[in-house]
Amino acid sequence: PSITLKQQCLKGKVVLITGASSGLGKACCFAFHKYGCKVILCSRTLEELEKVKLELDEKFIPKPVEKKPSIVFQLDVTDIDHVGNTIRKITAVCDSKIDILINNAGLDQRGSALASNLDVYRRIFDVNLFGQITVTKAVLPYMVAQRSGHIVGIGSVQSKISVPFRTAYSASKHASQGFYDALRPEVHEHNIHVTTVNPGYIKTNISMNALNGDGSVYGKLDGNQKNGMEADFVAEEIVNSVVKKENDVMIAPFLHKIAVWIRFLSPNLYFWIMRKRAGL
Ligand SMILES: NC(=O)C1=CN([C@@H]2O[C@H](COP(=O)(O)OP(=O)(O)OC[C@H]3O[C@@H](n4cnc5c(N)ncnc54)[C@H](OP(=O)(O)O)[C@@H]3O)[C@@H](O)[C@H]2O)C=CC1
Ligand SMILES: CCCCCCCCCCCCCCCC(=O)OCC(=O)COP(=O)(O)O
Repeated sequence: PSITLKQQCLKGKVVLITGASSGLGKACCFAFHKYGCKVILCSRTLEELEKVKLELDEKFIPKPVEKKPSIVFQLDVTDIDHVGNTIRKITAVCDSKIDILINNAGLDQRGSALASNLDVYRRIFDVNLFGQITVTKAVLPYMVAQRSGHIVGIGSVQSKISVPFRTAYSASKHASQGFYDALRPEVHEHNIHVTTVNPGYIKTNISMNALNGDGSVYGKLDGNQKNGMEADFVAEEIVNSVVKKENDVMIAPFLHKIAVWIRFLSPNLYFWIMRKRAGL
């Protein structure tokens, strides 16, 4: 879509972004802000969100887009009792309006199933699956009332194919894909659109924050992320997918797309490739 079309579609829209303090979420804040959206930044660390807000407020936005002030809210997506309350507070300052929800907060994993505590599985599912479900369910009634809305679920190539040493992460991403695919037709009658976005490796701190099998933080920047796509590029693709009302997009290198096809057309070949990968 052209810049003009993006400005027309997005100006004045209220966009709630989870995991807005860093990486892809932060890049999405800039991408939507640039087209005239009012951005609601959410994550657990208020201090980091305030820094992003300051950068947004200082950002030059070329005319004719009218700059909308962004707002920050502390939101732990795993704090189920708190999510509803926070969404109520957010809507109170946005005329009960949330046009676009970017369910982006996520947590990754490093480690074999054998060496991973059950608690690690719970923590990863709490963020990547139940966190996304909880926020979606809290936002949905407002979208139904306004008879419009767009929910974007940030998944991964691992929403489509599983890779070794990511049993929790791959499973959580597959599960969230299942949630959105079932939700999409349900909310269609309310004029609510659901887009699942499945990126390949992105240059962010996701590996730094990933959990080891014992629950400790991995704390290293992996090569795949170091050489991954720029977060700004992926964020712009997310904007495009919203404007084009896509159902399901994969933002990934050709090889990753081929891998998804191989998993579908010739599962045993895919499992053989993954066995080789596990041996690396
Ligand atoms: N980087 C990559 O290679 C890829 C990433 N993705 C997906 O992109 C999304 C963003 O990840 P990315 O930016 O890379 O990683 P980062 O680790 O940089 O960002 C993760 C974000 O999630 C937030 N977050 C984590 N836990 C919670 C929680 N309990 N409640 C609220 N917010 C939380 C963090 O904020 P805070 O700590 O302030 O709460 C942070 O802003 C994830 O869903 C990830 O799965 C998909 C494919 C590839
Ligand atoms: C005849 C041609 C054969 C071609 C076979 C190609 C097989 C290549 C395997 C590709 C595996 C891709 C895995 C991609 C995973 C991914 O992009 O995940 C991103 C994330 O969500 C985070 O990654 P992390 O590794 O940090 O969990």
